[in-house]
Amino acid sequence: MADVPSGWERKVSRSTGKEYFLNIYTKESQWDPPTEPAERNSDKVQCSHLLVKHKGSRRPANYKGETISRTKDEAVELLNEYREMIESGQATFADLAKEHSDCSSAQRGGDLGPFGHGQMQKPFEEASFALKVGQMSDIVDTDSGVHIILRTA
Ligand SMILES: O=C(O)CN(Cc1ccccc1)C(=O)c1nc(-c2ccccc2)[nH]c1C(=O)O
Repeated sequence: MADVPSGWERKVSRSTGKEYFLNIYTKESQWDPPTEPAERNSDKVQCSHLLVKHKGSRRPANYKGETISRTKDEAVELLNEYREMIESGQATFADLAKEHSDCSSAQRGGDLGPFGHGQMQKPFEEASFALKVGQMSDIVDTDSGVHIILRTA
């Protein structure tokens, strides 16, 4: 039988003679052998995004060096228009990201490449990992601005 993970002890019940497991830190016991803690989740996703910055963005300037003065409401309005154009098939995500995204990834059609947990701002990460491949997010709000995200892998 494999050793138990650190923090656990294997015990034998005096009344039943059955083996059980005692957690040294919590003093909780259980019949089932404890499983090793999950390795740091190495899952990755690949996404493209279309970032529309606004005057409340942490850095209200785009990769072309243009200062952003639109309001957040105007940014959300633009993103809703882009979403509709993509969902109706009038434009592709990559084309609109290339033309309208305020992120430097615009030059790659919004592609960010693969990323894992802990690499992106939390709201962006959570929305990205909740998407199935091929799905587009609702509007996601981060310190950088407002985004729509497409999971590509
Ligand atoms: O948030 C800031 O203080 C400045 N940033 C961060 C940044 C700046 C340059 C390159 C990558 C990220 C941005 O505003 C930003 N965030 C992003 C971003 C945010 C979420 C996911 C992917 C990219 N892109 C940009 C950009 O200018 O190009």
